Amino acid sequence: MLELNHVSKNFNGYRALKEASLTLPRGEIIGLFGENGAGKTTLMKCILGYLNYTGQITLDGHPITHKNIAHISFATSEHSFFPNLTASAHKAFYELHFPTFREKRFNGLMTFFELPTHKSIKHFSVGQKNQFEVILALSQGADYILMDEPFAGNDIFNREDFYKVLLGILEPTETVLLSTHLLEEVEKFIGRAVLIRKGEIVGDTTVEKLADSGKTLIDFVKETYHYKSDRVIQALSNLTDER
Ligand SMILES: Nc1ncnc2c1ncn2[C@@H]1O[C@H](COP(=O)(O)OP(=O)(O)OP(=O)(O)O)[C@@H](O)[C@H]1O
Repeated sequence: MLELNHVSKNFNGYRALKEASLTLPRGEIIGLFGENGAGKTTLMKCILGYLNYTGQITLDGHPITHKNIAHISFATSEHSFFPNLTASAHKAFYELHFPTFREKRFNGLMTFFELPTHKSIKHFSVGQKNQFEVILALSQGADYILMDEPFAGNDIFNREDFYKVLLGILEPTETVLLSTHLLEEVEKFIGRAVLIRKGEIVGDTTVEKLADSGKTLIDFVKETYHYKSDRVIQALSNLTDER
């Protein structure tokens, strides 16, 4: 169980995370949603210890240190690999450093995305680099896989097919925390939706509960965010005002 307890993060006085508390059990696929600048990346970077913060984050009751950090992996479009190395060299590096490395999964996903194994990653396209990030995060052998906008630059077929593959390969002990703006696409793949707004966790529900209440994920987000349906009309009226 990954637990965040009253986690706050300030950037030069700006509160990017405000007393965020969240429990992530094993075996869930959780969507993390929120507007631009809401704090999704910050929350993930606090979990990983890339940023300092106040509050507590624990994994199975223990603080996250070098002893247990390998249980968490991260796929980020900011990229975390060695650009000069090939995919094969990354595989060798991961095998050396992560005893839990999932070779079969790595090879299978490389084939699925049709990525070259002997080309420096720096020569991959943006979409291919993001695919490779996801492959590494899923192959590390982590229990908690954090994905931050993993498919920027990927076409719809790659995205949708990937989610189907993901559902098929995840083991009951693995948890995915997936941050994305593509709500409609992931709605059928996630089991739970967490909403963050201006650094605060403002919503947390299961897709099952949403279905029972006859709501879609978009309805839930709009309701929780108090979405102003007239903002487009307002903007157009301001922008087209001749004065
Ligand atoms: N290193 C930093 N220094 C100062 N402010 C930062 C830093 N990183 C993030 N912020 C600010 O913290 C807030 C949260 O940023 P964050 O990147 O977590 O948002 P996000 O929800 O991931 O947004 P997006 O969906 O646009 O990627 C934003 O206002 C951002 O400007």
